[in-house]
Amino acid sequence: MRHAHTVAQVRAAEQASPDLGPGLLMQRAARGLAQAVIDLLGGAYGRRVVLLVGSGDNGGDALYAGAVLARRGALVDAWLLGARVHEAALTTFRGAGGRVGTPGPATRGAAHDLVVDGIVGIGGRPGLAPEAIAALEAVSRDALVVAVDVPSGLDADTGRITAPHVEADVTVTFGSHKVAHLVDPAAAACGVVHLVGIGLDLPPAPVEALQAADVAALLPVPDRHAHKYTRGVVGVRAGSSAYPGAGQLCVAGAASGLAGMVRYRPVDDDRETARSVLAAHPEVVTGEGRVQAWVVGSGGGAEAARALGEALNARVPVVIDADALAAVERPLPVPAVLTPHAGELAAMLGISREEVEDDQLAAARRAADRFDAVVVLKGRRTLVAEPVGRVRVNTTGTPWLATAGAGDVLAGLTGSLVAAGLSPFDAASAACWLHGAAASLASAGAPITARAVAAALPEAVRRVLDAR
Ligand SMILES: NC(=O)C1=CN([C@@H]2O[C@H](COP(=O)(O)OP(=O)(O)OC[C@H]3O[C@@H](n4cnc5c(N)ncnc54)[C@H](O)[C@@H]3O)[C@@H](O)[C@H]2O)[C@@H](O)CC1
Ligand SMILES: [K+]
Repeated sequence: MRHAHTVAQVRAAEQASPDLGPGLLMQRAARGLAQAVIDLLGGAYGRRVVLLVGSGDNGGDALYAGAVLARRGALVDAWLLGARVHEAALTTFRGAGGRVGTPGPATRGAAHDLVVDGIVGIGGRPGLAPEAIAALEAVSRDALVVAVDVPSGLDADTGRITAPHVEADVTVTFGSHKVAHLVDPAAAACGVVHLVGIGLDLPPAPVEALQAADVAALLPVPDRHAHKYTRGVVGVRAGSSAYPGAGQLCVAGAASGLAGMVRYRPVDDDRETARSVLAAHPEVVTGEGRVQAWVVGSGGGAEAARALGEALNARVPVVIDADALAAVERPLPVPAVLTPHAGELAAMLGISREEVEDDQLAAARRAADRFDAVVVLKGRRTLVAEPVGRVRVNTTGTPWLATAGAGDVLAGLTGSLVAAGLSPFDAASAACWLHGAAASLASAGAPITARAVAAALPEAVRRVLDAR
């Protein structure tokens, strides 16, 4: 599991580790930072590095790392941007042969290969001071940007972007991830995030991201005595005469093999739709019967509302997608997973799409609380929020997954995992992970269809289980 802690939690953990002491923590942080820079540049000797140094400990980390790089033969400039500077770090930096200068060309000619953003870290307010903006403009556009702890200017705790900030290629963070490293839009400004362990003892994290091993541990694997009913039956109520494809794709996600059986009924009970889904998925059953979870999705207005009402009568958990979301106005009588994209969530909360996109974490949490349901806010970094609880961020996938019908596959897959016995929160977050992994497998850098994503799900499952 990848954990993201708040700034207050990190500060408290630092206070609670007096035996480590701030000096030792900073040494560990700086060594990890220097090593990440060396890895990125393929060495230190002769490389040109510039440090943008603010007034706090973030600047101190940059200077100590700069000293390590200078001792290894890098040509390191430090531009001091704050009214103060970490004096001990500056002395060490100078002693190692680092040069202190002002924004401009690199020491001894050629442009800098890499810039270290040590302007502000977790002590920073959002935004950049004019001198920081000027310094960033003075650095060569070709230089790699490595942010220390968080790209300066971002709010570490929310994932929001409210002011000018650094765009990093790599962010080297310490002790734990911060919320901004995982949650968009801030996460997109962090580049690749590299975590350096410094020995902090941290409490449970409010935001986390499943890793392959976590998904493997969650997945239902049939035992010797399994039969189709013990593995769970998922009911799908999606697709209609107007949108028969939605039924096919939702069933394709549900029939990936993680539940024992799929029951299917079109949202509007259209016979032709049922026939087309059966033709594409002969393993599906259309008769009445018990299910352990319902998925209710695409299929036009009032029909979707009625289908949802019928699904709720079954008193089993529901996964609610697409058109059926508009019928959700208050907490539901059964455990539920709601799977809106930003526009659908905006309509549910009565706010604008921009408000949802600007503060995705707050919007997902608010909806989870208001509807007392697990909310899956779909996007580049899909969020899965449980009511008054944790949030999981999905980190798998490819931009090619932004394709029509992909949401239908995800809803079906989520339903199959709920039917198999996972909690709604685990089912939704594992489904998002597998859906993204299947998309990457199917795509391999090329365009994909939603059908291809569904077809790649068994292979994504196999790879996860192989690794456990
Ligand atoms: N807390 C921890 O456990 C550790 C923290 N370390 C480092 O310490 C950093 C935090 O250090 P600090 O608490 O000194 O805080 P920062 O270095 O993040 O920044 C605080 C300073 O910047 C100024 N400032 C705030 N917002 C600004 C803005 N937008 N523009 C310009 N200046 C601004 C403040 O007045 C203050 O002087 C971490 O991000 C990390 O890099 C590491 O050394 C290792 C351990
Ligand atoms: K920084």
